[in-house]
Amino acid sequence: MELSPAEQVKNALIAQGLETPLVDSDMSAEQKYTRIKGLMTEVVSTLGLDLSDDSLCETPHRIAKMYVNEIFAGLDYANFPKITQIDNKMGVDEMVKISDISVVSTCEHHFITIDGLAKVAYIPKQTIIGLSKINRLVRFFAQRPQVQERLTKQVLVALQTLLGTEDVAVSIDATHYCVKSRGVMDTQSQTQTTALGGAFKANSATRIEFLR
Ligand SMILES: Nc1nc2c(ncn2[C@@H]2O[C@H](COP(=O)(O)OP(=O)(O)OP(=O)(O)O)[C@@H](O)[C@H]2O)c(=O)[nH]1
Ligand SMILES: [Zn+2]
Repeated sequence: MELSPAEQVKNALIAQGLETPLVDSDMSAEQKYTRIKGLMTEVVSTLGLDLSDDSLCETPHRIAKMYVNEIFAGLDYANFPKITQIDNKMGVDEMVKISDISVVSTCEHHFITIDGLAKVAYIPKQTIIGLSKINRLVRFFAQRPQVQERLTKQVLVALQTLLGTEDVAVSIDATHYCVKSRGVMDTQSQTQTTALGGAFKANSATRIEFLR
């Protein structure tokens, strides 16, 4: 039986040591929500906040819903986007580049926001991918606890796997709120990470055209 796109991507990430460290769980999304809601009730009340206050009483529910269905939804391959591709009948053989893709992720060390922009390019082979699917793929992997380097490489390998070509490049520029709002409290610094494959790695003119 042919593997689904999500299964193909997952296997490729595992094979390259790039999958997010996960332990097997047989809990449903509903069970995870219920458990996290209970645990967040403990966290909020341990901080000394009054859970009978009308503004705070729903906070454990909101956080559990946000973790399971929103900011960490990308931990569940059931939420992998539907990927539409069409035959490259028009013989596109030059770079397709998408810039300024919003990246809102969560730092896995502190569970605090990473906010940035991604640039993705590929040189088509047999197929062309629907443009919005690139944004959706970035979002899927951003909706996990992340380090920016892994996020960048996961998007690269996912696209290489789906497009059947090594010729993919991904670059992310982001602000880490764990650096900005706490810890070293640097409000200005940005982090750029780049992952290059195929012609983008081997050919300096292609790399420069992408990074420009
Ligand atoms: N390489 C990398 N590091 C990250 C990323 N996000 C956060 N970090 C860093 O992860 C490190 C964790 O360091 P620790 O010393 O364990 O944590 P900490 O005591 O909270 O460190 P400070 O942030 O320096 O206060 C920090 O230097 C963070 O800036 C990321 O995406 N990539
Ligand atoms: Zn952090």
